[in-house]
Amino acid sequence: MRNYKIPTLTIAGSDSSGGAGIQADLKTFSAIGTYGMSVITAITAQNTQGVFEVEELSKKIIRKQIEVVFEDITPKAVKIGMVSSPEIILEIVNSLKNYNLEYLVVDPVMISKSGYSLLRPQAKENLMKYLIPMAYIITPNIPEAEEITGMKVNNIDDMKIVGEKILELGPKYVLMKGGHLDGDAIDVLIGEDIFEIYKSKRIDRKNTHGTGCTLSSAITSHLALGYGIKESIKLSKEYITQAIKYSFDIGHGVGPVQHFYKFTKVEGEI
Ligand SMILES: Nc1ncnc2c1ncn2[C@@H]1O[C@H](COP(=O)(O)OP(=O)(O)O)[C@@H](O)[C@H]1O
Ligand SMILES: Cc1ncc(COP(=O)(O)OP(=O)(O)O)c(N)n1
Repeated sequence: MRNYKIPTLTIAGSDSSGGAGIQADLKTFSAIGTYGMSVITAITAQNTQGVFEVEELSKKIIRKQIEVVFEDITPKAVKIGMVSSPEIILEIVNSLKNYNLEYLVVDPVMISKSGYSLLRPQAKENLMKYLIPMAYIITPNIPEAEEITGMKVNNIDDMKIVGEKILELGPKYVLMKGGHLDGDAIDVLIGEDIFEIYKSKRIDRKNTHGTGCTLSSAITSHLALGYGIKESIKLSKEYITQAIKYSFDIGHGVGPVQHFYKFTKVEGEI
């Protein structure tokens, strides 16, 4: 059930082309049916063909955005995407510690599909030491999981082993995204007492800009709406699969996925 009175927050970078980052997150929140808010960490000059420039925002304005949002509208769930520097990560971690946050979804964004590095190499340590341990769930793709653990992932067995390694850093759950492997698109959810496989047919589309951002925002929305972890991943996997299926050509490169949801009742409807 959609409920636009349930607030969700994304802390991430802006994608000027609207396909990934803050823009994808807000579109997802809206389509699934929560009230979306944003804290911008960096501005990227980006389109469907690549990322051309990045300007990080100051720690001061990042901290202030978090502070005034939480003072006024407490989010039910928060998603973190692009957080490019060690200082920005620390600022966010310290700011969030002031609040009693139930659901923190961390998408450890590292490199865009076009190959641009969105995480400075020196930021990896703070990501692993401070941010990942705070997460309710972390959603690495295969290259990110390999970077975090230094281990190779070639199949589902490896996804389980590497996911368990990431779990040791302290998050409650790890969702290993398998979009970068060959064959079916298989994601694996790992927790202390959970191992679940979510499988969909690989869709042969070139327009997959923003898939990772969209999936993590969908999980954030579903958790905020009150679904349990397994159901939130199941519904979010359905959402991203549909979004890729209906992705479209716009621009000259890798186009965006499409944001819409099967009709569900809205809370408060008469
Ligand atoms: N071609 C595809 N067909 C169907 N699902 C896909 C496809 N590519 C990615 N996915 C799914 O999209 C989500 C994002 O996956 P992935 O591509 O691994 O992450 P990222 O966008 O962060 O690189 C996952 O649920 C994955 O299984
Ligand atoms: C501002 C910004 N944040 C994150 C990403 C990466 O997004 P992702 O969903 O992983 O999509 P692709 O880069 O793989 O298309 C981004 N590009 N920009």
